[in-house]
Order: sequence, then C-alpha cells, then structure tokens
Amino acid sequence: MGKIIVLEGLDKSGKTTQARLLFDYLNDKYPGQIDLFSFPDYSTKIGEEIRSFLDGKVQYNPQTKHMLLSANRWEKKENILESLKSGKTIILNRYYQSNLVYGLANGLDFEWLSTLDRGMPKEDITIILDVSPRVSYLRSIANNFILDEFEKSREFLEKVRFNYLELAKVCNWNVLHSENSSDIIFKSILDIIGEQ
Ligand SMILES: Nc1ncnc2c1ncn2[C@@H]1O[C@H](COP(=O)(O)OP(=O)(O)O)[C@@H](O)[C@H]1O
Ligand SMILES: Cc1cn([C@H]2C[C@H](O)[C@@H](COP(=O)(O)OP(=O)(O)O)O2)c(=O)[nH]c1=O
Repeated sequence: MGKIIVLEGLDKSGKTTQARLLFDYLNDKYPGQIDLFSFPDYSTKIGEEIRSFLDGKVQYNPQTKHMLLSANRWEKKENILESLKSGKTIILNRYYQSNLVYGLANGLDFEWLSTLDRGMPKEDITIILDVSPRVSYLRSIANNFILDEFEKSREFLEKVRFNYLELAKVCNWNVLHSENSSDIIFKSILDIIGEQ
C-alpha cells in the first residue's frame, strides 16, 4: 500500500475507534506494514503544553495555540518519513486538516494556517467522519468525558463542522456520514481506501 490515510472529524466523531479498527484490519492483511500516529501527540514537551491550554491551565492567544499544534506535527516529521521510506502505510488520527478547520473557527487566516504545515508529508486520502455537534456532545456526556477548551461551545463546533464540509468540496476530502454504527462506518472507510 504505502499510503497516508488521514481520519478527521469533530471531537468524538469516532476517529480513534475507526483508526484502531483500520490499523488492526490492515495490519492483519499486511503484517508489520502499518503505522498509526495520533495528533495532538501529548507525549512530547510541546504536547504537554497543548494539553495544558486545552485544559484551561495556561492561556495563549489563538496564533500561539495553532502554532504549537503544528509544531507538534513537525516534531514527528522524521518518524513519519521513516515509516514512509520503509514502504509502510500510515494512518493519521487528525493531521494538519484539524488546524485549518479549528484555526479558521478561531478567526485565523487560511493562508497563514496552511503555511504552518507546509513541507509536512502530503496525505493520499482524507476521510472526514461527519457528526453533528449534538452527537459529539451526547457521546461526551454518555462517557463522562471532560470537555476541553475547543469542545465547550456548540456554536464553535458548528463552525468547525461547516469548515470541514466547505473545505472538503475544494480539497478533495471524503465526507462520511458517521452517526451510524461503527461497523457500517468501517465498511465505508474500506470502500474509500479500496481495501474492501
Ligand atoms: N459509530 C459510533 N456510534 C456510537 N458511539 C460511537 C461510535 N464510534 C465511537 N463511539 C463512541 O464515541 C466516543 C468517542 O469515540 P472516539 O473514537 O474516541 O472519537 P474521537 O477519537 O473522534 O474523539 C467513544 O466512547 C466511542 O466508544
Ligand atoms: C491536531 C489538532 C487538533 N486540534 C484541536 C481539535 C480538538 O478540539 C483538540 C484536541 O484534539 P483531540 O483529538 O480532541 O484530542 P483528544 O481526543 O486526545 O482529547 O485540538 C487543532 O485545533 N489543531 C490540530 O492541528
């Protein structure tokens, strides 16, 4: 395969669930040939800083937040390139697309946001798991999740969803209705990546 597949969507849209299912499925089919990366990667120093502002423990202006979110990907550039060089397929649970849609919703400029990730490996396929902010919220409270700074406002999540759907039209992103069961969504993902 040797592809970069990006899973995107609102918080609690099912990205982690589907990334795991896809990893297990592909890794069975192509043993040792699949890597999975998630962003934000909270395990690094920059990741810890991201966790702190998402938890409201430190305050930054939107530019600084989105620069840190981008820097967190640059930290992983060599790891991603290494995987690609060895011919592996990479599944990304969020990538630069998150910074575009959330950054726009935070009032930042599209070109400025795009530049932050310019030079990072380009994806082959982007799949947006589309759910309404209401479903995102209901899944959060059903699981007693604590809402982070970006998840607290329904109006903000409406903007993020709008941005996903608008950018999907011009950026060739696949939009998948994701309020169905995990099984149905997973089958559609396999269809999109041509692995059915
Ligand atoms: N298709 C689905 N239908 C109902 N609940 C789901 C579905 N997919 C995931 N969930 C649940 O929603 C919550 C968020 O899922 P998760 O995969 O962690 O989303 P994300 O990574 O996008 O935040 C979890 O509790 C998960 O079990
Ligand atoms: C990776 C990334 C995430 N985000 C936002 C989306 C989410 O609201 C928030 C945290 O990501 P999230 O996927 O919700 O992390 P977790 O599920 O582990 O809590 O950061 C950006 O704005 N830009 C980015 O580049």
